[in-house]
Amino acid sequence: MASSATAAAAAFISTKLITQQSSDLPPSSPTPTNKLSFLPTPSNNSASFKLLYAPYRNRSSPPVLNVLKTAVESASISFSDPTPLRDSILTPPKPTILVSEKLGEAGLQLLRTFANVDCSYNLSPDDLCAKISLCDALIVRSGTKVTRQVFQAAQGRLKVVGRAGVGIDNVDLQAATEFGCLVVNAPTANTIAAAEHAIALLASMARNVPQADASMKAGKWQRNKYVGVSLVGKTLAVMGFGKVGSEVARRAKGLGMNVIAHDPYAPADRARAIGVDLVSFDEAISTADFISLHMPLTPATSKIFNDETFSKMKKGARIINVARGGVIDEDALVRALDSGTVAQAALDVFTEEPPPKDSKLVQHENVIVTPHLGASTKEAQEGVAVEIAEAVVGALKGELAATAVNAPMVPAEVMSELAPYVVLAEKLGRLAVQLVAGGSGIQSVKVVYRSARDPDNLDTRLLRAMIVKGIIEPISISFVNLVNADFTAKQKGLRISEERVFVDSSPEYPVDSIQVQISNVQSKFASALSETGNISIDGKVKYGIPHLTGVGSFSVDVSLEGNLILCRQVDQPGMIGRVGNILGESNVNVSFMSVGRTAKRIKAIMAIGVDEEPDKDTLKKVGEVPAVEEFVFLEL
Ligand SMILES: NC(=O)C1=CN([C@@H]2O[C@H](COP(=O)(O)OP(=O)(O)OC[C@H]3O[C@@H](n4cnc5c(N)ncnc54)[C@H](O)[C@@H]3O)[C@@H](O)[C@H]2O)C=CC1
Ligand SMILES: O=C(O)C(=O)COP(=O)(O)O
Repeated sequence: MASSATAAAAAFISTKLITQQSSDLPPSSPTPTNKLSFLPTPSNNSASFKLLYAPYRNRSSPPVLNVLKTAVESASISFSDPTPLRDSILTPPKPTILVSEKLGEAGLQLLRTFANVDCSYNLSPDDLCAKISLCDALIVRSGTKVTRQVFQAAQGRLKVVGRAGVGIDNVDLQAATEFGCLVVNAPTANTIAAAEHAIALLASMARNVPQADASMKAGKWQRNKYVGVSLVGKTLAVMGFGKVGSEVARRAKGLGMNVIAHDPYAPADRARAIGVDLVSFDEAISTADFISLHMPLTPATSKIFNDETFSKMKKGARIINVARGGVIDEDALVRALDSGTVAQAALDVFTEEPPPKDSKLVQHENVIVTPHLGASTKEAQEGVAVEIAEAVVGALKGELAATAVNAPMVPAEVMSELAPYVVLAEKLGRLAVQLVAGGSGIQSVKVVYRSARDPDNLDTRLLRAMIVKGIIEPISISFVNLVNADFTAKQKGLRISEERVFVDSSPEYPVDSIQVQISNVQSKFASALSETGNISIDGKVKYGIPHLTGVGSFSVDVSLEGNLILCRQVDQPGMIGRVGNILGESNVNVSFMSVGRTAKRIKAIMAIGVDEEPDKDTLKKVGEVPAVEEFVFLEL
């Protein structure tokens, strides 16, 4: 094989390996691109590579070693034609998705078109922690506990947790947010299945179906023992009038029941529309013959059904729970069943799943049970699988998830409109922080959005997150995204305030300009300080491209691409040429140049966009031009 082709392929492989390093290494690792190098050694029919990894030699962290191992293994690829190699190199490496519980086939197929899918069911907590640092996404149902330890073990690689269902009480949301990991769920596809299961339990409990079935299978014929109660005309209290609760209510109405509901957050008109009255908690539980639970498990609903609440129930009430076991104090329920306060209970969910074999509750003769089957219909499982697969793939592609649980949901149309402003926001944050003199702690950042839009029509959460990203990432090892931006800012003691100023421009554009101010700090470029003493920079989007339009009290106009040199000088002719020449002599390409001044022939600043990073000597020469009073090089 021609050695030039070998060399080309070698270069491709190097690029690929380096790219892989970037995504595989934990965020605290040194930037791999400048720490690892690959020496191509062309030979006849194969390319071999010598891996130089001196900076890692003494590091024993398993992910780093794994990465090096993968790199070494894949570096000895044989090839005869570099073209397929080039194609594979241009395609980014496939992400890995771990599916830790049974998921519908349609969802798995969808995942496989985009990622390597590892279906490993029944992992122990330790096994899950061991695997997770090699995964970009994790898909679970209710049986996997996604704890803080799991996020810690992921070492920054896990980007999204998908819950193939509704309840996310098995995921530590706070930890997910702190680690910048998005959590998405599949909130709609199993609603009907859960509602149908609640109705199935309601009817079977009222007519003792499971007990009668077991008795017949034991050879008995006990017609008098299993006399039931009728549903028609009885009052059903639906506790939690959300998706499942309202479907249960609708079905119970069809059975001729009188339905009331309690839900502190549900709109009364939605309930009235299906003939249901929303009532207080106490009224619901004290008047109902049947009480069906459909609220989420939260700190506020944990054990909300306890000795006190059971004592307020109508004597002989019957309870159905298809929500979460933890909303009931199970010991208190056993007491209420023993005393007859509660006549029967039909339970699909338990505090501990599976419950202990000798559980008094499960064994109680007036209790019927199913092993968390609410969502287990073929239809619901295919539905949640596709719903979660789409959400996880979308999230891995960087799209904002419509079912995000721990991040603001930004509709697609808002997202596409804000896209260029998102880039502007991050770049302004990056520039502003680089203007801070070393040693000054940043505490207070103010963002001013000038816009012709009504404040209600301008969602700034995404822009704020990107400014925080721009400010924090250059000065720390933190990885900031929409999920953890507010948390990270708070943790670093950064106060971000926002102000919206109406400007008489076109409301067609969401934002006219963005200003980032950092107060109470010294600046390494004094001209970046505004009259109030804050570092202040302004930017706009022009023709879809972010521009820097203001530095301190100077107006400039330079597109924010490449890097930037800011120079303050005495306003006099010939300055652009002189600085331009110095850069040109060092082969630094100037992409943009703009001069802003306070007063004619007094003081001006020059903003120079450069494609390359000038070396120290070149920057020194810029600083030595007699009229230059100060300058700073800023990386975008
Ligand atoms: N057993 C199973 O297999 C399944 C269980 N579920 C569980 O059912 C529950 C409901 O699911 P969805 O209806 O889809 O959720 P949802 O979010 O649509 O409805 C929950 C409702 O509970 C209300 N709520 C919150 N706090 C409350 C309180 N203190 N008192 C009364 N209501 C309160 C909310 O306002 C909301 O309207 C969840 O816990 C979910 O995990 C859902 C599907 C299947
Ligand atoms: O969606 C829910 O909240 C459920 O409880 C269903 O749980 P599962 O996915 O069947 O483990």
